[in-house]
Amino acid sequence: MALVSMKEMLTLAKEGNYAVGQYNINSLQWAQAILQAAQEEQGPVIVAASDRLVDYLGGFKTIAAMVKALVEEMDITVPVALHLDHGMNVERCKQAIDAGFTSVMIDGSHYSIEENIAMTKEVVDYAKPHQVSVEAEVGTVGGMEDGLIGGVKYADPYECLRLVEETGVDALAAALGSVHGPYQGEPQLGFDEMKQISEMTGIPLVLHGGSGIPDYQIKKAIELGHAKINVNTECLQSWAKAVREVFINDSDIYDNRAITIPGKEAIVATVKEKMREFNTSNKAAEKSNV
Ligand SMILES: O=C(O)C[C@@H](O)[C@H](O)C(=O)COP(=O)(O)O
Ligand SMILES: [Zn+2]
Repeated sequence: MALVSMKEMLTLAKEGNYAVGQYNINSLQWAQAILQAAQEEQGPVIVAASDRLVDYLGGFKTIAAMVKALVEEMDITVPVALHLDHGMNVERCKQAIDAGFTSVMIDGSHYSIEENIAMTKEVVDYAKPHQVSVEAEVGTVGGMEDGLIGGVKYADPYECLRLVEETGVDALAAALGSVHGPYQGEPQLGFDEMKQISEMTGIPLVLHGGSGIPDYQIKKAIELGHAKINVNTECLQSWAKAVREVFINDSDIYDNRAITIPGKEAIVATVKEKMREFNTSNKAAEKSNV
């Protein structure tokens, strides 16, 4: 199946009260593991490359060619979107689109709302004729973002509404207390603001920092309009745990394949677990009426 944008999958998820997971790739193996998990669970999936890792992963064209080829070689039949995560500027988003990404996030959250809207609008205007979906961000997710460590800044509901109305984005990451990386204590998500922003904008919301959030909070976030949940840290942690065990069990091991395959299997298991938690399993065949 050809790569698709996130638009239809997020519309269906919002209507059906579930969320599609975005899983970040950190190497070829991540892409293989995420696609395998999605196919086995029969759920739609968003495979993402974080802009901060694009050069490390070989550049936009390499990533797009790799994911497209894997979808074909692995006989993947579930809907797959290839998404640029935390796109740093308009030019990077255009490069991703030109290379074959089917979805981009323009992260203008560190700029004024006027600049954020202007950047987002420019990306939407470029993306729409290519049938590429666009995600934007308002407020600040805590922890590591765009390579910088920062605190949480709650999204302002009226700024969210302005951005959605003035740009025509497909999905909105409204930062409401979530954090990239491991949480210190129980996450404190702003559910009242979430309800308000979801009702005011009507757009599918995106939860960044989706690792380590208790199940009851995930369910509530989905009920309150989240149709996309981003997960990276939990996959990294399960990969690292599996690979660490390999070294502990055999300190003389040197074969790359033997070392890394347990890591890949751990990612498959984590993604499948998340798909069940987000209720994405067995949703691959759903079609929108619009
Ligand atoms: O690490 C990245 O660059 C990607 C993340 O920012 C991703 O967008 C995300 O929100 C995942 O959060 P995590 O599960 O807390 O790593
Ligand atoms: Zn993020």
